[in-house]
Amino acid sequence: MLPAIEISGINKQFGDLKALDNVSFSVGQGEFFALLGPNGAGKTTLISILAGLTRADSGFIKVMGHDVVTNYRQARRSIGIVPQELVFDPFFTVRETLVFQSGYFGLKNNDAWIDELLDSLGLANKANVNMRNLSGGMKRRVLVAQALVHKPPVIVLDEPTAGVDVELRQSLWDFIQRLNKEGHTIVLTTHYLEEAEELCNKVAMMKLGKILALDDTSRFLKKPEQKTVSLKLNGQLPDALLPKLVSKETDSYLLKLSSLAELEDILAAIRVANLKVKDLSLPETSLEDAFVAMMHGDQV
Ligand SMILES: Nc1ncnc2c1ncn2[C@@H]1O[C@H](COP(=O)(O)OP(=O)(O)OP(=O)(O)O)[C@@H](O)[C@H]1O
Repeated sequence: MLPAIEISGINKQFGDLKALDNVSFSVGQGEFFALLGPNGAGKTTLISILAGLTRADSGFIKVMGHDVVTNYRQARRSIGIVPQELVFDPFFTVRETLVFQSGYFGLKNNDAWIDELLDSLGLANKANVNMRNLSGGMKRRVLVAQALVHKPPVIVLDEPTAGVDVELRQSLWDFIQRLNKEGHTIVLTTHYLEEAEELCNKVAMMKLGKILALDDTSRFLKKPEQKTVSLKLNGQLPDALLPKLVSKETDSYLLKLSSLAELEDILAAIRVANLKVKDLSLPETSLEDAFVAMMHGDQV
């Protein structure tokens, strides 16, 4: 199957700064994909090239098979982008904003879908309010609706929940999850790693313009290098295991595991020391642990 987004050898330089350094990856159709990275990693620059708003120095991006430069119109029809910045025309009402955006895509009778968008995003009672009179959170909802007026198969959200309240966050994700279940591909950048862990099935981690890792979310959570084991013993931890000690609380010890197979060696060392294991658990790794390790250059 054609990838929803194909990114190949993208480079972008701003003066001396290499904002994107040979970035290549694909997003499969139907995926819920997280693009994670600290401030300045290059996420917004990449999205801006994807949207056809910025030109890459080299490389290409295709959306549903359409090159974003040479086949701009088809590519633009295939994607809906919710930008990070709140940009809108203050003189139009919410409904007018959405009707005009539909017109941009040549859609004349789009009222049923516009009503559904207004409903699903909690904007129904704001339909006739001027954009300038909306709160920041409400404006963000309109930006989401605006990106979706043409029912694009690929939806990109650049930090959509930055500074929005819990209620909007929940309703926004319910709606986006529904669209994903209906087959839309979703790409999300966020600094809320719990959000990415809960929603996304694929994660790419970026730093200084480079993709450092890309994998299934579940594989990031199961990387053996990130594992620890929590043990409760009926005595002091044997000296042989001290190098693995991460933290200690009375008779409970958290030990680092470089692989799951190492657990056997740890238990053997405890037997040799004539100690008993009173309790044992393998705490779950979070996406945040994997992200922090990756950004600090630890092996993931
Ligand atoms: N128009 C521009 N001119 C010069 N430098 C730029 C321009 N746009 C982006 N940059 C620089 O490129 C780098 C990548 O920025 P970008 O906004 O893509 O990062 P980001 O990952 O989206 O960060 P954030 O999480 O803060 O949104 C940064 O160092 C930024 O200062």
